Amino acid sequence: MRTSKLSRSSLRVLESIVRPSRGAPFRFRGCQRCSSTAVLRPSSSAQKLPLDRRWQQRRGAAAAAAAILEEAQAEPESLAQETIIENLDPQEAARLSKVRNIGIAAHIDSGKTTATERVLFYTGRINAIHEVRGRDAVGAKMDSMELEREKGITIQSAATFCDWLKVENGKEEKYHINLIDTPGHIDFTIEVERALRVLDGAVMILCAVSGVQSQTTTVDRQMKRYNVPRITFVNKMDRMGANPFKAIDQINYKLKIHAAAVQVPVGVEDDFHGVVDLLTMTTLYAEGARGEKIVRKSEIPEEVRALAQERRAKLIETLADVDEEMANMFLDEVEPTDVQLRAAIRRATLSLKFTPVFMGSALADKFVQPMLDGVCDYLPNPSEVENTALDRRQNETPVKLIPYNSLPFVGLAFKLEESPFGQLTYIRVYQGALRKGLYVYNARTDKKIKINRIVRMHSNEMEEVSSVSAGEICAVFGVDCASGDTFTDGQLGYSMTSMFVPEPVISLSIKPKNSKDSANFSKAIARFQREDPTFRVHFDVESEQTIISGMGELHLEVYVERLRREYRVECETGAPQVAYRETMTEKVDFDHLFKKQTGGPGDFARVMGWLEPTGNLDGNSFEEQVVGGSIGEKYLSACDKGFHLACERGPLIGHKVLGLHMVVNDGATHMTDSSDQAFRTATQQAFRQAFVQGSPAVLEPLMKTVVTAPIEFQGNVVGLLNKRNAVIHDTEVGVDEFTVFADCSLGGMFGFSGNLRAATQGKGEFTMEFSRYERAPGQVQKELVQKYLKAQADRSKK
Ligand SMILES: Nc1nc2c(ncn2[C@@H]2O[C@H](COP(=O)(O)OP(=O)(O)OP(=O)(O)O)[C@@H](O)[C@H]2O)c(=O)[nH]1
Repeated sequence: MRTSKLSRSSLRVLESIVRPSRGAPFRFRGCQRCSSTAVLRPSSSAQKLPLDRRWQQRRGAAAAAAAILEEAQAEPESLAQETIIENLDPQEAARLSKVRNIGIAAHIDSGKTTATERVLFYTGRINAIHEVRGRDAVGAKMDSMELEREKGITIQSAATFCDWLKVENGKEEKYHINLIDTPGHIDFTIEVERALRVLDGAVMILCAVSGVQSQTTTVDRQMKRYNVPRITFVNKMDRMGANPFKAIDQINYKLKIHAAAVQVPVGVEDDFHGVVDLLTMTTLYAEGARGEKIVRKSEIPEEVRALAQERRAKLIETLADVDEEMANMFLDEVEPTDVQLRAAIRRATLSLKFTPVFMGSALADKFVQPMLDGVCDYLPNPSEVENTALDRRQNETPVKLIPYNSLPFVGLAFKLEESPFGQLTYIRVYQGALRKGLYVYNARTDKKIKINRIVRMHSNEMEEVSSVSAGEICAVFGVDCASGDTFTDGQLGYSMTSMFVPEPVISLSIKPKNSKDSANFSKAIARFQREDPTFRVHFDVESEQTIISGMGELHLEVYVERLRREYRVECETGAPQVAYRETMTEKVDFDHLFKKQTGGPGDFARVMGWLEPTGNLDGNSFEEQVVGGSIGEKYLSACDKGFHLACERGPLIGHKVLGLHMVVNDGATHMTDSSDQAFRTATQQAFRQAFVQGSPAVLEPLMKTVVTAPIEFQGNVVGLLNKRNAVIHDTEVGVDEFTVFADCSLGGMFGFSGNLRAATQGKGEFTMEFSRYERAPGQVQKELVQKYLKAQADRSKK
């Protein structure tokens, strides 16, 4: 029975129906996350009844509930194409059932790249294992960029594919896996965002010592945003202090998704050498030089037998909370078989209510293969994921996309990359096959493009193919488009929604050191902008500088470094720029005469009125209250323009002015010498004079800042924030990490990432987003004014 359409109120109704008037022998337990699954549990009063009467009552209640639940879930027949998937062509069904499109996402340094390297080795895609950080002078396959190998971090997501031979009923079944390894740093979050937009499932990796960390929460949010089912791999089981069960508890309470172990470890830390498979209650050992051979033994070592029993019971109980069939078996006290358990885990994982937890150590070559089996067993194939497009020819009606090769082609370009052979566009094929020579249409621009070259990516290498089936991922050459564009074969007017793009938070000025590099500089900047929607560039007319903006200091640092390495352009970067604002705090009356009458055509304009603060920082406003026609209509609109022009560049430090209201209520006009220009100038001059008399103030942007670090660094981090005049609002102390929530001025936070790294041995992280403008402290204002006056004096000397 599907229960996805049930609301909380339906559950309440059902509860009242099955609850007899004299007491409450049974109660409904709704799923905590989605309120969708009804599980009958004996209430405490019912538990006192003899067992057979309790089951009788339960069956009666459940039957009543089942009838109503079924009625509540009756759904109207949906989209026309749905019938196709119901009568799935057996050949297509067989093909699709063996395809998995998955991503690996996790907090920084959890071991995503190390685990992916093992996946590639065990599936025969690579012949040798190389470690991240280029320790062996080669570096991990998926960190192909020189900078990635040097820094030991993933900057760009990398796609690859492999075939995994999984033993099913004593027979080897071949699964085709398209895999994307994503970066962990928040600065490169767009890479995770676009990968999850097009993937069907994910492996969430946690460190066995650190458990759920700040960036795990971010990727969890992203997986939820795109409804991506996930399995979990607790990595680094060889490390001192490894505790997979603590990590599982954290998934349950921090990420609010039901999680339970499907394995328990044999041996801990250095001695970690096996896992008990809780479904079959057998033990797995890794043999061979790189742990390539998994040996299954029916015997469970004595020292973990009790733990295995306990955790198997926990697995069943957790599944009973999210899966109806398992709930019934649980209440009937029927022990499920491994086949029934596998099916229940699959149902619960696909319905996004549960994540099965595997464990191992990628670096020690231990138990990555069972996790790969888990990808095949529990993550969806392309026909099990609902993907929709909007039909622009039918009033944007949503239509389901069916991953059939025989249907018209629909694909989404999710990533662009410059390669030595031209622009490479990564495409997820949602419907229809993509063939070489096919003409496709860009739904946004309506441009027709011929597909000349299709490749399958293997990190930075590629394999040319003549076609790619529906439901798969590939890359094409020579397609002019933007990230997020939909392609169709022209028969359909479909377009798909793009991914979420976060706003940049930090900017800095940049220019090439040598003017001869300008052309390369522009080329590189244009490319980076095309590839990365979170990297923005604009020319600031006030400072006459090129400003680049991004998700964090590391993000921008990486682009400056790439300019140097890939384009040989050395750049000068300014201190990161703060967008200050100016305002005044007191009302000032003005009466200003602008007069130049020295023979010939002159200038004459007199404006009177007042300038006052509005009390909010939404913008500026102009009002005329002239009676008696001392200034004509035409000149009043010149005054309005003059006021807004003056607000563009404040008198104090040359930044924009906010929160002012100007009223012009009188003045004088000369028969021949008055003009629009004269009134514009008079208003600008009146503004500048009034502004400096009205207790002007500099405003600075305040950033909502969240810092997370291991508890032992709490003192250091708080000290660091205090030094930067942060206002701390709240602190959350977890099991081994703490989080501080503070407001900080943007100017005060520059260079913070370096200081934080030093103060926390590289273990602290922070995120920052704009909150509001606030008056800058007196000293900051004084320094800014002095700097501005000096720059003006220097300019006038030139
Ligand atoms: N002890 C131990 N260390 C590991 C294990 N897996 C990875 N590491 C180490 O952890 C560090 C980070 O590994 P990566 O694979 O780069 O982690 P990542 O999650 O891909 O990193 P980012 O992409 O930069 O977020 C490296 O020094 C690895 O050698 C493991 O199972 N045990």
